[in-house]
Order: sequence, then structure tokens, then C-alpha cells
Amino acid sequence: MSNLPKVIVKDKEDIRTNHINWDEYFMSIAILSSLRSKDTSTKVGAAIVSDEHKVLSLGYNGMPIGIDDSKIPWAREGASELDTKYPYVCHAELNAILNTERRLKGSTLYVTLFPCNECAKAVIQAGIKKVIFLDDKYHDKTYSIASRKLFEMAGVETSQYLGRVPLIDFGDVKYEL
Ligand SMILES: Nc1ccn([C@H]2C[C@H](O)[C@@H](COP(=O)(O)O)O2)c(=O)n1
Repeated sequence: MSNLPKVIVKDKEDIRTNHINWDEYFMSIAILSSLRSKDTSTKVGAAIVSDEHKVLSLGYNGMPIGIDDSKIPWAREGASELDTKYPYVCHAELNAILNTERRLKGSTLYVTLFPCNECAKAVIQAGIKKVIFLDDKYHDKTYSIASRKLFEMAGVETSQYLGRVPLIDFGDVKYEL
């Protein structure tokens, strides 16, 4: 008996259509990575890829290494900002940049949420040349406006991923649009 999932393709003979394309592949990896996040409201995943289509690094939003994340709030609101997740959580893009010692110059970042201005600065400093994002739900926030400015001035190309997304279902954790 095999534990491999059954492969279903529409046209096995047509090599142009019987596999997923690069963007689908890498955005799916970013989406899968997002499911590692313990954030209960927004799980973000990131994959950094070379111009030779090699995965250089992965990341998701989480508390810094060594921090007992059961002792840190995951809340969006609290008595003070210190009682929320925001001052503590490390964003997916920053984690992906820091999770490798490889050279990221000229690479592409696939991320499930448009980067904030702090991550935009790290993306630029790392030499990442292209950002492909899935969601842009904070488009009108000041930090997103600042990100767009920074990317434009630094010559980082950005584009929204409008392709197919996988339905990932682990039962209690799933990804669906
Ligand atoms: N580009 C981004 C934006 C946000 N994050 C993280 C930070 C938080 O854990 C979460 C956002 O939470 P919300 O305010 O939507 O409850 O996503 C990130 O990793 N990358």
C-alpha cells in the first residue's frame, strides 16, 4: 500500500499543463509555511527563492527564538500595547531573511501578506529584488504606504499573486481563501 497522495492531472500527455508553475509552487510553499505560525488571527508565510528557482529560505510570523511564546500574548488588543503581540512578534519576511546565511542578492520573496515598512527595509538591505505577495489587507495603513514608497525608491519590483492557491487541510489547521 502507498501513502503517497494520488496524482490527478487533467491531461497527462500535455507537459505544459500537467504540473504547477514556479509561482504556484513557491506561493504554495509560503502558504504552507504560514500554517506553522501560532498567531490566531493572521498567519503569514514567506519563501525566498533564487533566480535559479532554488529555495533559499523560509519563514513565518512567530516569537523570537528562545522566548517562551506561551508567556507572550497573541492578542490584537490589550490594556496596553505591551499586552498585545505587536511589540514581540517577528514577521515572516524578517524571519525568512534571518533564517539563512545564504546570499539573498537578486532573489525573489514570496509572501502571503504585503510587507510592512520595517520588513521592506530589511528586504531592501538584503538585496531582494522582487516581492510577490498574496494578500494586501493592510493596503491603506501608513506602514504599507511607506513600504510601497521604499520599494519604489529602492527599485524593488512588487506584484500581487493572482494565480491558483492550494487548499491545504490538516483538519484543525487549514488554508482556504
Ligand atoms: N507582512 C507582514 C505583516 C504582518 N505580519 C504578522 C504580524 C502579526 O503576527 C500578524 C498580523 O496580525 P493582525 O494585525 O492581522 O492580527 O502578521 C507578518 O508576519 N508579515
